[in-house]
Amino acid sequence: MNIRIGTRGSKLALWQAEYVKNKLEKAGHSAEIKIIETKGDKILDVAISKIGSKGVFTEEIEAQLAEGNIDIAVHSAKDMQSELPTGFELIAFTEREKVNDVLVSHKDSIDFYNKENPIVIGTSSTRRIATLKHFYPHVKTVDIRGNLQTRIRKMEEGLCDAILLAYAGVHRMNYDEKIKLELSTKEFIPAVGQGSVAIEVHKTIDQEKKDILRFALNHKQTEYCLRAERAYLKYLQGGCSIPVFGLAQLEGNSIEMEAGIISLNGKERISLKLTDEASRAEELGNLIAKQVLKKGGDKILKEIREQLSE
Ligand SMILES: NCc1[nH]cc(CCC(=O)O)c1CC(=O)O
Repeated sequence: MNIRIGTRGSKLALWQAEYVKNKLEKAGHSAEIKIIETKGDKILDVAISKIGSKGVFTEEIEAQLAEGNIDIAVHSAKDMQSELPTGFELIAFTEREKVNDVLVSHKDSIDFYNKENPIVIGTSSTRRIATLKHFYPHVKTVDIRGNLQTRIRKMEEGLCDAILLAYAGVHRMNYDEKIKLELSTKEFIPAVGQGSVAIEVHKTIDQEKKDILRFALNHKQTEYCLRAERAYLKYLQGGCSIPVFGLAQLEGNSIEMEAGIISLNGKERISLKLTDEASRAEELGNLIAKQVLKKGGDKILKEIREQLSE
């Protein structure tokens, strides 16, 4: 069977599409990649949270799916909204890469813990900024945008000493030698979905194709974890600009999940850990969400929404 893969044209997106193409070929299928430019690729220097509309990186790709010009769309799982537009679904999640955030720098010595002479970290993730403020309030941050290659260039030009990124993207773009520190997932709990690649289809796809795709691409253990995390995100209706985090991990047949929320200034952080059977992944995500809201997460979430809309 020939599978037409739709993707954005950024280097990381192309890596992901090639990765999926390879897996399909190993399973005995042929595959081709179609690059689709999205609104998010055209508007480069505006904060995504300020462009406002959801799906700035997905709309044009979903249009191609709906028209049947491509069979699947490949995305970073963590960039996918918790609720897709009607008619679309995620049918597979590839095996998750190491989930940690890492500190990347061109400099030899980066002293993350130095309070006298604090380093400046480039990041535009509200989750990472708030987490830094909470655990390492001495560290300074500066807004940095663009793809990984652009960010590294801006850092080298002097904007900051280091940048805080997901290990998965840094590794996939071959910047391992610039990794200076690996942050613990006890403090820097990743964004929901971090490290996995998600496969999106339109509901008009026939069942046989869907089965073939799942068989070739889906990593069952990763899927359980991602379903739990995405249920959590959906319950909170948290978009990518809200500092919520969630990490589910499989131990045998059960999932241990830690998830929470942090206020933008880092002062309040609510985090809970619960365990349930893997088959109850979504219930687990929902339950943690309910408890996080009850423990004060509702108030934090409301504050964040007000602050972000200012
Ligand atoms: N929000 C941007 C983004 N989307 C996916 C990745 C790469 C890692 C992944 O796929 O989880 C990154 C970069 C980053 O957060 O450092």
